[in-house]
Amino acid sequence: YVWPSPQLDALEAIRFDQVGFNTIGTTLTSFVQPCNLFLFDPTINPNSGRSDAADWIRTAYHDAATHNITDGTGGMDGSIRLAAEQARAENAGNGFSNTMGIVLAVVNRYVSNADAIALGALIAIEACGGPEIAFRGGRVDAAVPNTPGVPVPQQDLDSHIAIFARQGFTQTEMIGLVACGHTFGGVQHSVFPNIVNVLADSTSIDDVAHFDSSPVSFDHNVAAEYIAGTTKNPLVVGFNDTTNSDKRIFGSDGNATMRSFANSPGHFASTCANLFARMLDTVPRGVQLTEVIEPLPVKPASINLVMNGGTLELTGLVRLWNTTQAAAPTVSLLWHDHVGHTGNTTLNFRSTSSSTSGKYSATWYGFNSTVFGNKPLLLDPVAGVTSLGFVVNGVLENQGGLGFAIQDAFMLSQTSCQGGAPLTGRVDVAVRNGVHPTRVYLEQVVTDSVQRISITEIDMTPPLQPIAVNSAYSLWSMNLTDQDMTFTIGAEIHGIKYSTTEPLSFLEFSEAC
Ligand code: HEM
Repeated sequence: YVWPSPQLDALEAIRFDQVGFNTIGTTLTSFVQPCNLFLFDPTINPNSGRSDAADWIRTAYHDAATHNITDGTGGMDGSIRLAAEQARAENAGNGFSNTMGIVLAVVNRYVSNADAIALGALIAIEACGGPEIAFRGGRVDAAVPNTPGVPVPQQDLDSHIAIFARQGFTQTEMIGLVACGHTFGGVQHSVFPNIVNVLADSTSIDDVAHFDSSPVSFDHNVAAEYIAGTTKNPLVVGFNDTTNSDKRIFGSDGNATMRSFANSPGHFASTCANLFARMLDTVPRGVQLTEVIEPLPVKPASINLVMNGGTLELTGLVRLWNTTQAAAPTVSLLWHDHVGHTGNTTLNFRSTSSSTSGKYSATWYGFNSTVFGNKPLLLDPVAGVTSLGFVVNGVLENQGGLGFAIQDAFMLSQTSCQGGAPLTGRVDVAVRNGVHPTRVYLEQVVTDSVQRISITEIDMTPPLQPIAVNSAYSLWSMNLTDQDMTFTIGAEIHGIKYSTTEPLSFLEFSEAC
């Protein structure tokens, strides 16, 4: 995709900035590393037998599993977050509320609860030895629970075949998807006492009977042990044959599929990559998912423009995918302006990040981010800035000639102030002369009673007379009284809405009103 795209940029960051620099607030990986981490164990005991990773994968399946391919209802729409859905017998256990308690952290105006659930499962799989999974975003959160329909162990084989068919999977795909899911985790005695006994196992204090001997890593052991006859999978060799659903499912084609997995870890991994991607993309009819999100080779991030009197201040970062600190490239920033000039400066290396269990690494360069103690890049407001380019080891990177577009039509002005008792504030927005936005407004994130996020736009009154901040920009202003309010600035220009990205609060304004 072409940068900037606020939604794709946000999803790409959660998907690919998994470990390291600039992942604060986006990283899910830290909750599944090490892979036996279980945040909700009161003792944070690595021998609980449970794991966040297994919970996240099961949660994604139980969200997807309500899908009905015929009428297009159900699927990955985040309905598993709703208490009424979690209370159903088919969703027994606290794994779903545990999962939501963590993955909610990445939900924002561009990332739905359902996208966060999908990302959690994907990151758990990738961080714990699994294959890379193609990721699309754009799932839409349901407001009400879906029709029930998650399979349970005591159902017979025909019922399971019919349930997976309703979800859009063939019998062979059912065998695959169950095996791919059940390479993680296991069955808890406390939730399923009719399947698992008390274990008295010091490595599984919560009495979780695991599906294979490596329950916190993605590998083909679930199949290899099943074919070798050494499996301890409680849904294969459980004491209660009625609930041995994996046995019935795995054996339903004479073990042909499971044998192919046992014989080839690579075949198992690639099959699972496809099936997991399809499971995560199981969405209600009418939901339009994005393209598969690939990492941008060169990605600006945290770009911020602020008007400081006679100077336009630019801060930001750029991430270079598939580069390492050891071979850190030389990077210059180019900026094009409204008067046909191109500025140029060398950027400083900041740090690194990685993803997919360290398979990919990236280096980050700062252009003068105030966040990291450097001075911003100071630009002439008359010239402004229209787009960026980067020269990486002598090669121009500008999205194939498009450049990285920057909007300098409006931005926060440092004349914004706070003061008085009770404390109030005033936000000043510098608007470029000649731009003539039809509206300038503050954007406030609103979360409804079922955790769906939307944006409320609070219009600013256009100034009666232009109030110049410098020769190129004039101010729009609004008084604020709510100290708790955080906002971004939006404007509608020629029918298109633009937003700033960095959230603001009047408490941060340094000028006194
Ligand atoms: C007929 C189909 C299936 C049945 C009957 C079934 C049943 C179960 C049961 C009873 C548990 C134990 C849950 C607990 O004790 O908390 C479980 C765990 C699990 N299931 Fe399934 N499952 C099925 C399909 C799937 C699929 C398709 C996936 C994912 C692709 C999946 C992923 C998981 C995971 C990761 C766990 C471990 C959870 C943990 O350890 O916290 N299952 N399953």
